[in-house]
Amino acid sequence: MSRLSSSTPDIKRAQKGIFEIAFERPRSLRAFFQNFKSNLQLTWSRLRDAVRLVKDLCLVSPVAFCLYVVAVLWPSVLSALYLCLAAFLLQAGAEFVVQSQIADAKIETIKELCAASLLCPFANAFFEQLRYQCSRRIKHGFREHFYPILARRTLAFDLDTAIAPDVQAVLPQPWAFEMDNSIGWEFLCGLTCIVQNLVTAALQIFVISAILASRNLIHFTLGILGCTALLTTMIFIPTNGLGGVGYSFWTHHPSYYHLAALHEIIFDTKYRETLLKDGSINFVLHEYERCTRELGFLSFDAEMLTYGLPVAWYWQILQVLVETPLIGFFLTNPSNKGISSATWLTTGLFVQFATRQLGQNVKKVRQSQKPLLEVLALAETFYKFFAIHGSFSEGGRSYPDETHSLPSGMRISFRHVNFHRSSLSARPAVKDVSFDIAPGSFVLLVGENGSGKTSLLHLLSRLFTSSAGDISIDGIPIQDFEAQSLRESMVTLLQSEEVYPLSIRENLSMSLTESDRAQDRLKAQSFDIASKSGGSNHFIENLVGKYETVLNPVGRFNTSSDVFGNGVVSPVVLEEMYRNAPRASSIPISNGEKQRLIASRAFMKLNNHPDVRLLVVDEPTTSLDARAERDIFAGFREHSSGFLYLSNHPVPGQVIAQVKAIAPKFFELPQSAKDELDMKNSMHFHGYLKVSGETLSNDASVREQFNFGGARVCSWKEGEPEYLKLHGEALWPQEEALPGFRDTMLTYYNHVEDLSYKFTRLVSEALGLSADALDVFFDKDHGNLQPRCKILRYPGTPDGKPGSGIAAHVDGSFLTYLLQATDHRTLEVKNLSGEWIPVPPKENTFVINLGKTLEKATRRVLPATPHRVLSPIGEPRFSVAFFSSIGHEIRVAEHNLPFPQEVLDMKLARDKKLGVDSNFSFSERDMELAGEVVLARKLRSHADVTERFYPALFSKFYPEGRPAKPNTGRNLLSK
Ligand SMILES: Nc1ncnc2c1ncn2[C@@H]1O[C@H](COP(=O)(O)OP(=O)(O)OP(=O)(O)O)[C@@H](O)[C@H]1O
Ligand SMILES: O=C(O)CCC(=O)C(=O)O
Ligand SMILES: [Fe+2]
Repeated sequence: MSRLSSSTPDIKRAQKGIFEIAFERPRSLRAFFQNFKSNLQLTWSRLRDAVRLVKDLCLVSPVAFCLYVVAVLWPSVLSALYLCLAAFLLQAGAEFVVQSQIADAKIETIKELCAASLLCPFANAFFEQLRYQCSRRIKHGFREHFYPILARRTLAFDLDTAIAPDVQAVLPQPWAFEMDNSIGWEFLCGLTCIVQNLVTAALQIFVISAILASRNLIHFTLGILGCTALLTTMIFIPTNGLGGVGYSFWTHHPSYYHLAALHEIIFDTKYRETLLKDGSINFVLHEYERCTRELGFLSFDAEMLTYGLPVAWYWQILQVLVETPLIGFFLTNPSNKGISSATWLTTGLFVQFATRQLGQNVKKVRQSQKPLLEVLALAETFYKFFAIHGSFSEGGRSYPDETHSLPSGMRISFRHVNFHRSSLSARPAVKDVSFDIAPGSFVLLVGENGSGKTSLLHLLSRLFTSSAGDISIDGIPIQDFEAQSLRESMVTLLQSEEVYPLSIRENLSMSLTESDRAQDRLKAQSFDIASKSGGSNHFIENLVGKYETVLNPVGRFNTSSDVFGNGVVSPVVLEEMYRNAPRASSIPISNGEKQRLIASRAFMKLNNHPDVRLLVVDEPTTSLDARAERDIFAGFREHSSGFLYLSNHPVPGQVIAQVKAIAPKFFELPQSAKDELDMKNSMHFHGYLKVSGETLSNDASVREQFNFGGARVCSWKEGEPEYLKLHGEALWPQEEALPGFRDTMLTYYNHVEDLSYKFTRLVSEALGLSADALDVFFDKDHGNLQPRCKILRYPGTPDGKPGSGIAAHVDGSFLTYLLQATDHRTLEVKNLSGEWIPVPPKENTFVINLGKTLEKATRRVLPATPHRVLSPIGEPRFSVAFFSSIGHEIRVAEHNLPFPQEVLDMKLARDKKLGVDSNFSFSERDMELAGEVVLARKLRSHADVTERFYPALFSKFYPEGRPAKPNTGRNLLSK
């Protein structure tokens, strides 16, 4: 006893085919009965779902189901008939031995029985075929009916729900695609197997009992009791977990692999995030249903029946055929005469034979892989799945909202958003986050690893739901929208993105809607364009199958190995299987190639889905080489409006804070102090300009400004070109009047100037050029440049009506780095579709505008960004603008940058879309030295400066003398 209750389990090992299996046996009688009792209770509680599943399976194909039952029961009936035959033959044998003859009638019967048993193999073959065909019909019907429902339901869960452990436990597993492993089918097989064995046993018991009863009542009673006891124990006996193979098959049907892949995509959680957020769901569901239908009635290329068929009873015919002559020989032994002893003998032999038959059946029940309880549990699990309800709530509003949404993009607002990823982590992934994103803006999220950037994007695409706070889109709470329609309007590139085990063509196009995919333009060309933009074109071109190449294909044999029945797949069979149906080999794909494909997929949607209103990019280039990264960003750039926010730059936040604090103070100086610094006193066009000091031809600009530059020495000498006078020291207020002002502004200027050179290199790379390609526009040490900076003050309008701070214009600069020093939201830029988009200020972030000089330098690959400022209501607005420029000795038209073809193609495509003439022609001015051009513009703008410092040029620029009004000559293109 003590040995039994020791903690060492009673392990038995067995060699089955190529596997060695260990299993545990029940340890004590008490445990056995306890087990028995709880098993009974469990069985009862699981019966309801089992009945329901049987009903459902039956309804799927009623005729096939009934025939299936008949076919399954045939072996049971036959085995009972066979027992009758054995008994009859034995008795006839005994009669012959005793009376040396058999009655004629009996001989006739024996003849008929022999003839009938000759037909048995045919009947068996027939019923086996019937069972098999019916099972295929039921499987097919079941697959068609339930799998799309399962798929639909599975994909309806948000990630929150789908990753909950209790939900995970009942979600269909990807491997359940093989029909013999699918929950519903597994249940039916298990149940059939058990029922078949039970019916066989019951019939056998009945026949044995009936035969014995016809001879002796005591035998009958004993027989009934014994058999019933045998039967009862064998149902609930814990099984040893050893089982075997019914049969195995494989198929080469192409749809089968396709369906298997789709199945994997739906039920393997690793694809879930990508699937949900990019709208591929519709494609997958649609294809899944189409394929299930198309695959229809599977015709297997080959089928292999291995030994140990689920119903192995007819193997025993052979045994009996051998045994019967032996029995006859035994009975003809001359020492055994006398009818009664012969009867006893035949009865004894029959009992021996019958119990062996019964025993074998019991063994089969015991050896079934799944005992009744487990089989019933399958049904329970099946319906549990249908009862899952996610915590996900979505509204019925479809995006875009007719009255609130703008074509330029989503307006996103986060207010005190908190998000706890899991109860396990104490720290929230997102904590009290508030921000706004204006429609049409380009935003970089910058933060430390783990600070919650990705989590924010997850919330935005409704993969998760925030724990607290409000997220709204276009002023409407995000949860009021239908998640799917919201996601369709977004292109999100997350770090965790997956490629699907489908063809590259499908991978690229599946996030499009059906109508997008139906477009004519979605032919070869759009795939080429997208793959080029994402940088995957070279990789795809090198593949033999090109776009039809299947990535990491899912290959499966549909095997029913080790499920039910007895026996195992022999190694020979396995070898044969693999030889005939080699698994499609996967193409090796590097992380970088994967990311390029993912980026190409995003471009596919950007280019072909008409209404993308949000593009979210979460470090899409982590595994990419520099070239690919540059290509991809260049591509995204095409979809932006030409200006961008730059944050996480090297200009220290502290310097920016000091500038914001001190810059407005300049305008608080007494007017007399400011007038002393008036620009008319500066040969270099530095200094102060008062409100309305500049007038535009079409609109008034209402702002005060202070212009300055870096500490440059004027090296101009008599006889040298006049533009050299542009260089030179700025006018600064007295240090005592505004302590620290000059130093602060110069420090800032130097930082931004530094940044401008670094950023220019990035721009160069983004254009597909080498980092130093734009250097041809600058002299080596940048000594011949004169970047300019200005502090701007826009007075608030007292009457509360927004006037115009500065009318629509493009900057003449190369690039403008704009710091918005107050919270006003009055700066607007025009995007490529001609809409004015507000560019609200952001902490430590520059707004970058592309200037006219850059436009010329790139021959309008990068067009200048039109922008304007509305006058603020109330408090004055301050900003600091830094204009980078090119070397004074450069002639902009002289340089033709070697753009890669992709970039030129993109420009062409854009021009075509906007209906712009793609030919770029330079003006005469562009052939001149940049210094001359800049100077001419300045002279034209400032008559007073011209008159005083450039007298030789005055008559050329002002043939009619000084204009009456101060004219700063601002026009749309000047800076
Ligand atoms: N699936 C997850 N389950 C639980 N916690 C998570 C999960 N994903 C992220 N977190 C946690 O949430 C926090 C925010 O992670 P998130 O991925 O949003 O940050 P991130 O700013 O995007 O980081 P990175 O720069 O590394 O991409 C981290 O503390 C992280 O550990
Ligand atoms: O003040 C601003 O925000 C913009 C200024 C501007 O566009 C300019 O001066 O060219
Ligand atoms: Fe400007």
